[in-house]
Amino acid sequence: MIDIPRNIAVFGAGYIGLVTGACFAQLGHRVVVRDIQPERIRMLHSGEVPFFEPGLGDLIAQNKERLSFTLDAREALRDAEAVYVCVDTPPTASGDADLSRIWSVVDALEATSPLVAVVVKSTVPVGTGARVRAALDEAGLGHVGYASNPEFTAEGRAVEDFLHPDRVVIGASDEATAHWVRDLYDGIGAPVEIMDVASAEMVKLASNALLATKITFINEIAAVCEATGADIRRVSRAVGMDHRLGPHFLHAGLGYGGSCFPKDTRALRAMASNSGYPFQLLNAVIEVNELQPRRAVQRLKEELGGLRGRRVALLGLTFKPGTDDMREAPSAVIASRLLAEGAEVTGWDPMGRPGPVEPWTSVTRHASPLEAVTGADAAIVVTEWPELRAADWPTAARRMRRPLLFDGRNLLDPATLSQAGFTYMSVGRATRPTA
Ligand SMILES: NC(=O)C1=CN([C@@H]2O[C@H](COP(=O)(O)OP(=O)(O)OC[C@H]3O[C@@H](n4cnc5c(N)ncnc54)[C@H](O)[C@@H]3O)[C@@H](O)[C@H]2O)C=CC1
Ligand SMILES: O=C(O)[C@H]1O[C@H](OP(=O)(O)OP(=O)(O)OC[C@H]2O[C@@H](n3ccc(=O)[nH]c3=O)[C@H](O)[C@@H]2O)[C@H](O)[C@@H](O)[C@@H]1O
Repeated sequence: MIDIPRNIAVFGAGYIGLVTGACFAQLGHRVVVRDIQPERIRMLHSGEVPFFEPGLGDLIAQNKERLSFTLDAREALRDAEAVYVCVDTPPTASGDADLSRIWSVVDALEATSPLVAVVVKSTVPVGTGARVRAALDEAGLGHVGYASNPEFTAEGRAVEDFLHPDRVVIGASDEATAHWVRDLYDGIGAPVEIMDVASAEMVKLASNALLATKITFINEIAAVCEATGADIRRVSRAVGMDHRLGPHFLHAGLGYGGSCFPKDTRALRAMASNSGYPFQLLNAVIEVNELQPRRAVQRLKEELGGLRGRRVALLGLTFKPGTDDMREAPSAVIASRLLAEGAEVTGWDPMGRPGPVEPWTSVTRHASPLEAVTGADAAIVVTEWPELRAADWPTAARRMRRPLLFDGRNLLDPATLSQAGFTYMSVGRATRPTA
C-alpha cells in the first residue's frame, strides 16, 4: 500500500483507463474514472466490465469503495490531484496519431481544481507533451506539473502487467512532478526510470516497434524455412536460448495484429517521415506484416488448386488468445481474401464477437471448432486458443470434406495431426520434404 493516498481522475474507461483506475485503487488511491460513452458508464455502475480482461472485474469489485465512474468531467475533476489521460489515440488517414481526444480532455481542465499533475498514459507522438504543456500554461495552469507515463501492459494480462511491471517510465520537465508521479506507484516494487518528456514518449514507440520488428524478423525467417526445409519451431526455440536475444516475440505466425502494434508502428513511421527521416527498417516491418496473412491464403490456394467454391474454416478470430478484442485481427484479412477468391468461410471463436460488418456478415459462425470444420475443404488455426489443442482432431478429419489443416500459429503437433488423417501445413515449415 502507498503512504499517501491521492485523488486521481482517469479519463477513458477503455482497456488502459479501467486497468489503470482499478490498479491505482488497489494500491490505495481514490479514483474516479470518466468516460464519454453512457453505455460504458451504465455498465460499470451496474457492476459489469464492458470488455473481457482477466482479473479486472474482481479488482473493480474489491475496490468499489475507492473507485467510482462518471460521465461528468467536472465531477471527475472536482477533487482530482492527478489527471490520468487514457483516451484512445487512433490513426488518421495519414498514419499519424489522432490526438483530438487528448485535446478534449486538456480543454476540460480548469484552474480551480486542486490539480498537481496532468499525466498522459495514452500512446502519443514525441512532442505531444510539449504541446500539452504549452496549452496548460495558456489556460492558466502553469503551476500544474506535466508528465508522460506510458503504459506497457499487454491485453489478456494487463492487471498482472500493471501491478508487476518490468519498469515504470516517467517523463517530466521538472523533478518535483516526476517524484510526485513516482510516489503514486509506491507499493509496486519495479524500477522507475525518470527522464525528460520527449524521451518517455519515445520509449513507448520504440518498445512497440522493436517487439513488432522481432515478430516480423522471425516471420521472414519462417518464410525462408518453408523454402529451404528448415523448421521454424526448432529454429526460433534455439535462437531464443541465446540470453542476448531471448525467447520472447519469436513466435512465427500470421502477423501481429491488435489495437497497438499496427497503429504504433505506422505512427512512428509517420512521425519519423514528418521529421524528415525515412524509417526504412520500419517500412519493411509494416509491409512484411501486411503480407503475412496473405501469404498463408496463397499457400492454401496452391495446395487446394484454387479457392473458388471451397469451404474454409477459421479457428480463432481475435488478434490473440485471452481477449475478446478483434481490432486489426489477421482473421479479418484472411476472411476477406478467402471471400474475394470465391471461397465460403466459416468461423469459430470462444470470445471474439465481430460486429455486423464485412467480412463478418459473410462468415458463418459456429459454436464449436468441430461444427465450424464440418464439410470444410480446409481449416486454418488463426488464433492459438488452448481449446484447439484439446480438440478431437480424428473426428474433425472425418467430418471435413478434405482434411487439410493450416496451423497459422504452430500450435499443434504435426505428427498427431498427421496420425489423425490431416495434411498438415504450418508457418515456417515446408508442407512436404523439400528436394
Ligand atoms: N489496449 C492496450 O493494451 C494498450 C493501449 N495503450 C494506449 O492507451 C490508449 C488507450 O487505449 P485503449 O484503452 O485500448 O483504448 P479504448 O478505445 O479501449 O478506450 C479509450 C476510451 O476513452 C474514452 N474517451 C474518449 N474521449 C474521452 C474523453 N474526452 N473523456 C473521457 N473518455 C474519453 C473512449 O470512450 C473509450 O472508452 C491508446 O493511446 C493506446 O495506444 C497503451 C498500452 C496498451
Ligand atoms: O501498446 C500496446 O497496446 C501494447 O501492445 C502489445 O500488447 P498487445 O497488443 O496486447 O499484445 P501482444 O501479446 O504483444 O501481441 C500483439 C500481436 O503480436 C502477435 N505476436 C506476438 C508475439 C509473437 O511472438 N508472435 C506474434 O505473432 C500476437 O499474435 C498479436 O497479434 C505489447 O506487448 C504491450 O507491451 C503494449 O503495451
